[in-house]
Amino acid sequence: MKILSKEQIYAADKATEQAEHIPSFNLMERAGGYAYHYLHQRLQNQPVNIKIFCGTGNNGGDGLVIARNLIENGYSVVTYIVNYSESRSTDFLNALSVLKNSTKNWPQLIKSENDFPEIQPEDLIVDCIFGIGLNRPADSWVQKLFNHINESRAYVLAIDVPSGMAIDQLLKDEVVLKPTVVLTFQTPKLVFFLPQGGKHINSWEVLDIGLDRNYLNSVETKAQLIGKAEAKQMYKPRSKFSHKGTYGHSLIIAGSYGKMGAAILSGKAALSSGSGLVTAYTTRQGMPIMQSAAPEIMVVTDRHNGDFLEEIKFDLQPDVIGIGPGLGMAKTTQDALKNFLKQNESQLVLDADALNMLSENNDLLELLPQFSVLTPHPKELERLIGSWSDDFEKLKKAEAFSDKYKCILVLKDAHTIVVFEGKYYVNNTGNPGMATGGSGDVLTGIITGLIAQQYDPLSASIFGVYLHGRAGDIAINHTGYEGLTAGMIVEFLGQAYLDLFAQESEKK
Ligand SMILES: NC(=O)C1=CN([C@@H]2O[C@H](COP(=O)(O)OP(=O)(O)OC[C@H]3O[C@@H](n4cnc5c(N)ncnc54)[C@H](O)[C@@H]3O)[C@@H](O)[C@H]2O)[C@@H](O)CC1
Ligand SMILES: Nc1ncnc2c1ncn2[C@@H]1O[C@H](COP(=O)(O)OP(=O)(O)O)[C@@H](O)[C@H]1O
Ligand SMILES: [K+]
Repeated sequence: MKILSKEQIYAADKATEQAEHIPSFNLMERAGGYAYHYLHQRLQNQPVNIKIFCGTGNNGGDGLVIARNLIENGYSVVTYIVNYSESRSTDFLNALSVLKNSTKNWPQLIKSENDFPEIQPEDLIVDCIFGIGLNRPADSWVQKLFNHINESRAYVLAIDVPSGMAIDQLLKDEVVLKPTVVLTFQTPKLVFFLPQGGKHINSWEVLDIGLDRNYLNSVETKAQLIGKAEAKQMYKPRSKFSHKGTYGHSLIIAGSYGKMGAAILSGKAALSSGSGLVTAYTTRQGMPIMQSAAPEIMVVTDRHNGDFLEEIKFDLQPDVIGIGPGLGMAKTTQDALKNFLKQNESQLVLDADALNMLSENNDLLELLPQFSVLTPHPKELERLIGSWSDDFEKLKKAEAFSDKYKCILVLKDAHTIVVFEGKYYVNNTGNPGMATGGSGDVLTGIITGLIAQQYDPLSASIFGVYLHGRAGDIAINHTGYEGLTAGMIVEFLGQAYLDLFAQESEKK
């Protein structure tokens, strides 16, 4: 699903008005009308007290349209206008005059703290104070209103975006009116998926307000949300007359004394993602451990006998190499990595300590083959690209890094974002149960295994992140968040594949 920027949303409005020859107020009527229907379908005329807080821009105008519809249909509504500014948008004024002409239930003005109404926990709050137009922090009395509503514990439906949250920047000392649900117009907003904005959002839904299809189909967005529909299109079906050689050979270079689990998890994940063959390259001591934990995985070891890898040399021609999990940061391993990178020609997926070693020896970055996949978690990313002032700057810096080294950056987080050639692929699977040791090692194995099967590195990264999260989502139905372990993500990978096509087969 495309994620439009603020400028693109305003352009989509304009395109719709032109294509349909309608004034902008019609679009507000439509958006507010659909939002009313959304509420009405759920409320079914229940006698709940609805308090609608409107700003003085178009988000406020939407609120006035929602209020009028609710009042006309017999709901108990109090409408407030939060007077954060003396200026009013034209369509806000249009919506106000239609409301005033059609009902005697007129809005009340809130000009300061003295005007704050009492809010009961059983009230339903509709937040239409600020939408995508917010471009600086709200006045402190308005922020106090946000907190006043937050403290009430009432159900809050935010229209378009939660008030107080800018969609293209992190505002200083941001105070956000915390929504129970965000009903967002036409396109989810990128900020919902970034840690600093997303932490305020439990749940969001897109409301299709019928913006111009031609515009929506043709606009190229920087970001897109990856869900089942997108993942399904990437899937490569298997052919009947295939054999293990058809699905590639993955080499996993991982593990050290006390960290052999990382090699096992990555190797098993590569296998379960479908790689035809998997070999692990690890320390000598790791041989019996690997062989008993995963008989399907072949093992090649360092000829030395230390706790950490001292040499990375093998007589194999893998299609792809996943390197890093559990390697440790020993000087000998750093030298081994350097020597390995100097002569390596295989496609690479780099994670964990391999990334940390690259951060400590920046010149090694120049040795990476084009389209290498790097999968840092936030700390590893910071070591690679330096710190950032907010999530938007983090993305810009990641983009510059990816451009410079022609690599694919997989920014692991609650919503992992794959960054490549100026585009952001935002994952929409996964859950907090996956915040458990080893789940990153599993992701490395999955992406490696997909590249072995001839997924191009970008598709392997996007699809792999999707499958990893989906396997975790299916697994928690059996384990709960706390009970989920990284190994179970591997066990449920097959289910994640099946789930891609589950709906079609159920319909049959
Ligand atoms: N395509 C769509 O998504 C549509 C969007 N509409 C609504 O229009 C909204 C955007 O409306 P606006 O552009 O009027 O913006 P908002 O209603 O979000 O904000 C109101 C205005 O306040 C000013 N402002 C910004 N920060 C401020 C601050 N801290 N203190 C005081 N004033 C501040 C800005 O000039 C801004 O235009 C959307 O969020 C949505 O609710 C609909 O009405 C129609 C279609
Ligand atoms: N709260 C969360 N929601 C969704 N996914 C998560 C969450 N926490 C962690 N993950 C996922 O789990 C993985 C953790 O990776 P990482 O931190 O490298 O773990 P490890 O080093 O233990 O293997 C990443 O893919 C990340 O996206
Ligand atoms: K809002």
